[in-house]
Formats: sequence, structure tokens, C-alpha cells
Amino acid sequence: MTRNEISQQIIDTCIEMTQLGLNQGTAGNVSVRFDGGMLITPSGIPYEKLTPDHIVYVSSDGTFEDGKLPSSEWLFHLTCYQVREDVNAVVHNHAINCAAVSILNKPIPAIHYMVAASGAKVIPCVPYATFGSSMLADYVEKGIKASKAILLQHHGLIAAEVNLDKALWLAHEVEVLAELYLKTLAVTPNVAVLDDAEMDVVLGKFQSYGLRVEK
Ligand SMILES: C[C@H](O)[C@@H](O)[C@@H](O)C(=O)COP(=O)(O)O
Ligand SMILES: [Zn+2]
Repeated sequence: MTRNEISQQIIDTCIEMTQLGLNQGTAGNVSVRFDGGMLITPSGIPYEKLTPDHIVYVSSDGTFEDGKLPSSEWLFHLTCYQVREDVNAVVHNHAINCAAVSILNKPIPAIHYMVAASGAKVIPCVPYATFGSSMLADYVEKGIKASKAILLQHHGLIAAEVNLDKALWLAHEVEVLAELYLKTLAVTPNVAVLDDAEMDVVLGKFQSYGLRVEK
């Protein structure tokens, strides 16, 4: 795919993210691994105003094109690609239920088997650090190594996957899980969780879930 086509896909994903109710205003950002670095949304431009020319190429050493300003979170996006070879797209947003759980500073435990869609038994909540900081990128590095979806304390969510469709799908799933967690926490502080053995089974099943058999 050409740079222009991927850039349009990034914009389409941003708009869908807002339509799904996962984001507000200019919050959030989206990137795709590209040519040794990544293509990423610019900083602070409303999604509906974006054209492919606004999308910024950031190289693996963090340098970017003259006259363009990448997302303030470019460093944690780049970090995701550097520490996980299996991901090619990263989505960040401030989805309301994920942000609420992050304010409680709680990981999302195995309250539902869909937690395993993250590739982990628990969706971690990494500590707060100022947006755009290298400290935040350091926390993201630790979290994303363990799980393809993480909560950022007092901030929001990151979901990383093999492609944009799957990254957005995962972000949406985690928002549903966060809502379920808040609803159950409102009834009892001791929310029941699935045991490790069952989560191992589900994690195994997710390895081949949705893969088409080639004939
Ligand atoms: C202040 C920013 O909104 C920050 O929260 C960042 O994390 C974000 O989500 C959007 O920033 P960019 O427009 O710089 O991508
Ligand atoms: Zn943010």
C-alpha cells in the first residue's frame, strides 16, 4: 500500500474511533508501522479536518518531517513498535470507561474471558506520567510488553495490534470490558474473576480465533 493509502486509513480509523464513542475532541492519536519508522496523526488537529498530507512520518530515531508536528505521544507509539514485533498499528484514546478505571488506578482483571483478546490475563494500568513525556513512554514499554492493551493512569487507553482494524476492535473491546468492570464494582468490591487455568485455555483459543483456513 502507498503512503497516501495508509494515511487515509489512519484518518478513517480516527473518525471511526470518534463515531464509536471512544474519543472526544482532539484527544487520541493513531499510527501505523511504516518504512522502518511510523506514520502518525499530527498533534492537535481535529480528525474531521485531516487530509493524508497532515499525517507525519517519524523515523526510528524520532526525527520527523520539516513543517509537520507529530502527535505529542509519538514516543510511546514508536516504543510500542520497538518492543513488539507483532504489532503494526497503535491506537490511543481517552475512552470514558477506560479513563474512569485508570483513575481508580486498577488493572482490568479476568472478569470476562474477552480480557484474553489483549494476549494477557490482566489488562495492566501503567502509572501516571505527563502526556508526551519519556517517563510515560518508559511505563508504556513495560505495560505493552505484557499486554496488547493497557490503561494509562489518569489518562486513557492504548491498543496495539497487527493492523488498524484489529487495533480499533481491541480498543472497543477494552472499553466494553472497562464498562463491565465499573458496573460490577458498583455492586461489589470483590468482583469474581476467571482462574488462571481457564484464561490459559482462552488465550490458546485466541491464537487461532478468526484465522481463515486456506483451501
Ligand atoms: C493533551 C493531549 O490531548 C494528550 O492527552 C495526548 O495524549 C492526546 O491524546 C492527543 O494529543 P495529540 O493531539 O498531540 O496527539
Ligand atoms: Zn491522550
